[in-house]
Amino acid sequence: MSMIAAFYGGKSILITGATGFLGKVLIEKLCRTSPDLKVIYILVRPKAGHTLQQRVSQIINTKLFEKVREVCPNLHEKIRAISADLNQNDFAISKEDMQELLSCTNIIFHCAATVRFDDHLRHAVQLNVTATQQLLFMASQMPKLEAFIHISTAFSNCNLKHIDEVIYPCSVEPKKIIDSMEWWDDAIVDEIAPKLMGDWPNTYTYTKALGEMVVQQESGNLNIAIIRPSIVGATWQEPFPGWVDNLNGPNGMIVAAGRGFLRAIRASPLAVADLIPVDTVINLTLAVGWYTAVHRPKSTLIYHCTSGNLNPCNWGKMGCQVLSTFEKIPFEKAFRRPHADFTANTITVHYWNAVSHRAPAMIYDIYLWLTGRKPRMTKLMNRLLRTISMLEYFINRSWEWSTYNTEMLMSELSPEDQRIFNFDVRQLNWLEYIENYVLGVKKYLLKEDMAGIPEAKQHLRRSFPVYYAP
Ligand SMILES: CCCCCCCCCCCCCCCCCCCCCCCCCCCC(=O)SCCNC(=O)CCNC(=O)[C@H](O)C(C)(C)COP(=O)(O)OP(=O)(O)OC[C@H]1O[C@@H](n2cnc3c(N)ncnc32)[C@H](O)[C@@H]1OP(=O)(O)O
Ligand SMILES: NC(=O)C1=CN([C@@H]2O[C@H](COP(=O)(O)OP(=O)(O)OC[C@H]3O[C@@H](n4cnc5c(N)ncnc54)[C@H](OP(=O)(O)O)[C@@H]3O)[C@@H](O)[C@H]2O)C=CC1
Repeated sequence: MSMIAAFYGGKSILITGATGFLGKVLIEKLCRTSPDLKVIYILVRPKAGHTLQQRVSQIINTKLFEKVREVCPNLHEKIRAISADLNQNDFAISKEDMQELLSCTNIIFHCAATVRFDDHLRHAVQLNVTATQQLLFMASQMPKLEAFIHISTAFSNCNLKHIDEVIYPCSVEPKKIIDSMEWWDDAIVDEIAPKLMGDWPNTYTYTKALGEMVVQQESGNLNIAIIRPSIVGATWQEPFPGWVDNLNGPNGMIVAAGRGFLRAIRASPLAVADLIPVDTVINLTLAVGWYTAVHRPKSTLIYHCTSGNLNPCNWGKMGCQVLSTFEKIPFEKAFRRPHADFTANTITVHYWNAVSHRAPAMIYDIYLWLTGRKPRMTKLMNRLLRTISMLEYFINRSWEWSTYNTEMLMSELSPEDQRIFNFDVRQLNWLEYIENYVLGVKKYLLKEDMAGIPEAKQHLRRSFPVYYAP
């Protein structure tokens, strides 16, 4: 009998960010392994043209939930969507809903965040810091609460090279920043942002660091744990390999390389590519929820969910495997033959951007214009280059994350829990994982049919003149 699965039985669980990448995998695994849980409250912000129920249905009627629909036929009844906007006071939750959440919640998983690197500091502070503070305040009023699990990122301290499972302070207190945001106008925020952020590369990582400080400062008597995943990728094993549904992180790069847009990138082939599958993150999260509630550690424990120190792989090896997978399973409508090189210095990057990225896009746009169609490639290319410029920081450096707490937790699990809630990345075969990842991008993100592979291969052969172009 799985102790973790049994623990969640009969529980009322509150999840923020449930409609996001991690949130969906979390709900799926919870309902599949603990179908007797009482209810999952999900805080969902209303979206124009969609009722809350429609948003829930859109999620649970997907392929990701295929298995769980069998195990838990009354899935709809288990998930209770609560209208909430984490940018508003009291999250704009109705009085009745708030009362129910406060009196019933046993476990909180706080996943919601803005993960955009370039978000305005005011918005990033609001969601990643102030909303975390408000949620902790709510949690402090929940008599039945057993554990509060906060999802942060391994890059919250990316200004350091070696990172331990501790909270590092930021130079300015988060409370001061929260207060200041109320009276600073946007012009002042823009001016002061670089000074506040210091050596953090973007507002995302900086505000996630502030969020951790808030968790530490407002923890009171709560049982809290923080999980820090690195770069979260497609599923490794569960519910099936390769599932992914957004363009964040490596996903957009795989699409851009597979369609032949991305031809060169400033990246260090030997830098550690600290990727972690999303199902591994969720397995650790559920194990941490159980451990925090049952063992009630005296202080807030931080768990690194990273791969680099247990099973390292570098960007060079991953890039090669991505490219060789394209040979077997090409993407449809490729602009050019997939091929990408790593370049090391800024001058060669400018050269390749001009020759390999901008020039072909302009030529293609002229061709579109001459044939009476709307030019679009230059715009797309500029967007891609902007995205790459934001990712470059993370693919030209290596970090070392210690994983004492994560390894300790692994040793606390029964053999059955180690199997059902497996977060041991030493067992991961990178080449197999990357192949499934690329296949998953094709199937689940681009929604391409596998039956179209011969046609995709022929398309590449037909575009022979641009096959070997730079
Ligand atoms: C398996 C790995 C190997 C990968 C290799 C692939 C290539 C093989 C070739 C070999 C050579 C290369 C090898 C190395 C390259 C590897 C790259 C991997 C990089 C990984 C770095 C990750 C860093 C992680 C750090 C921390 C992790 C976290 O904690 S959080 C998660 C990370 N967060 C993000 O990733 C968010 C990043 N996104 C943003 O910040 C913004 O979206 C943006 C600034 C990039 C763009 O903002 P903008 O306002 O311009 O656009 P937006 O409104 O967001 O979208 C407009 C339209 O554009 C589409 N879009 C968005 N992003 C992408 C994208 N990446 N690619 C393509 N298209 C994108 C979006 O859908 C919108 O479309 P429409 O709706 O149709 O308008
Ligand atoms: N993906 C990754 O590579 C990594 C992620 N993480 C962390 O994991 C967590 C989850 O990330 P991920 O799933 O990728 O992110 P997503 O962007 O996929 O999901 C973000 C979630 O937050 C919700 N949200 C955003 N703004 C609000 C708001 N104002 N009110 C209510 N809900 C809101 C979104 O809702 P909506 O659907 O309405 O937009 C969505 O459900 C984050 O804390 C992130 O920092 C850490 C390391 C890596």
